[in-house]
Amino acid sequence: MNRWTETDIPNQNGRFVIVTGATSGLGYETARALAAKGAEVVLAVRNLSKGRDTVQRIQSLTKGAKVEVELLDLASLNSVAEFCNRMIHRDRPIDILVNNAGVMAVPNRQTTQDGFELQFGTNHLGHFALTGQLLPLIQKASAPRVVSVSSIVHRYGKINFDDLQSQGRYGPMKVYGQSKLAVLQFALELQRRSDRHGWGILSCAAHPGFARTGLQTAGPNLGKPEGAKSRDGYALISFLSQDAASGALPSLYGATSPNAQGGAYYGPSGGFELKGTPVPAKLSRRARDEKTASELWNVSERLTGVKF
Ligand SMILES: NC(=O)c1ccc[n+]([C@@H]2O[C@H](COP(=O)([O-])OP(=O)(O)OC[C@H]3O[C@@H](n4cnc5c(N)ncnc54)[C@H](O)[C@@H]3O)[C@@H](O)[C@H]2O)c1
Repeated sequence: MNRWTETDIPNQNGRFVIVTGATSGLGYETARALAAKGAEVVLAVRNLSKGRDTVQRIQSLTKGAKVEVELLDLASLNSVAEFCNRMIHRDRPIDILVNNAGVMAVPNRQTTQDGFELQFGTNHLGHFALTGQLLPLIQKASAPRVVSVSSIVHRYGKINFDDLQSQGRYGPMKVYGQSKLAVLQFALELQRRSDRHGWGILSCAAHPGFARTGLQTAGPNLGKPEGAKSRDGYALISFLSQDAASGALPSLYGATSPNAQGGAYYGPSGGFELKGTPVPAKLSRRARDEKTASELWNVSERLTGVKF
């Protein structure tokens, strides 16, 4: 594949898009790039004031950009339901849903408003409930796409059905890995179920590579990967890392490229999968485990009370 960049994004005029976690990092870059190509973009954010600033920021870059802000806290099933009800009331078909928001390596075990472990609850269950409740609107679009942002860290995660909420041993990065494996398995299972039930969705997952965003700088690791003894190694990784706009390319590719495929997992092609043009990434054995993905889906329906 030749280097794929934002300039390759086809015209998005008339397309209605929702991006979660769009006030910073990859979500912001994803929303900005789609708005620049003419899409109508809803920034689904937990901080409305930051959301309004983001609208202005995008409109200052693209005159007339069609961007708006809506409250969505993925760590609250109530907030997710309220957001979806507002969308259902508008009855606008959703062409692209980007499940992007996330928290990483929360140092001590915390919970969502519904008592789920925070990383699993936000990264996976929140987006699961969101997608499920928006399904009728997604199905109304002519060629809808759902992109879910996972991470290479999913390879170090395991779906622990005996303790999904990590009430026993809590390792911040291990729990993040579980949540990102859940996101990836959700994306793949969504494609399988869409094919089986004729929902007409293209569902894929993205790994951004390693991008400089709030995830590391404002996150609990304070700029140092978990377990690192000094910042030396981090400086090297930092050197290898890319800007947030480049990190958004795998999501944008999945959301817009005519060549993107359902059930694929797009990541950067570069060394150590840190940066580069988006390519189909190799699925790990755990990601390919359909039995676990199906069981996780059923458990997620039970936990969230959202049936697809
Ligand atoms: N930056 C990287 O190198 C990298 C690598 C792999 C995966 N990711 C994934 O990319 C996604 C975007 O992260 P980022 O790097 O842009 O970091 P970021 O911290 O800049 O962005 C995360 C966004 O998620 C939002 N968010 C967090 N909790 C939320 C909640 N409860 N409800 C609504 N929104 C919430 C935050 O407000 C923020 O806007 C995440 O899912 C992350 O796991 C990032």
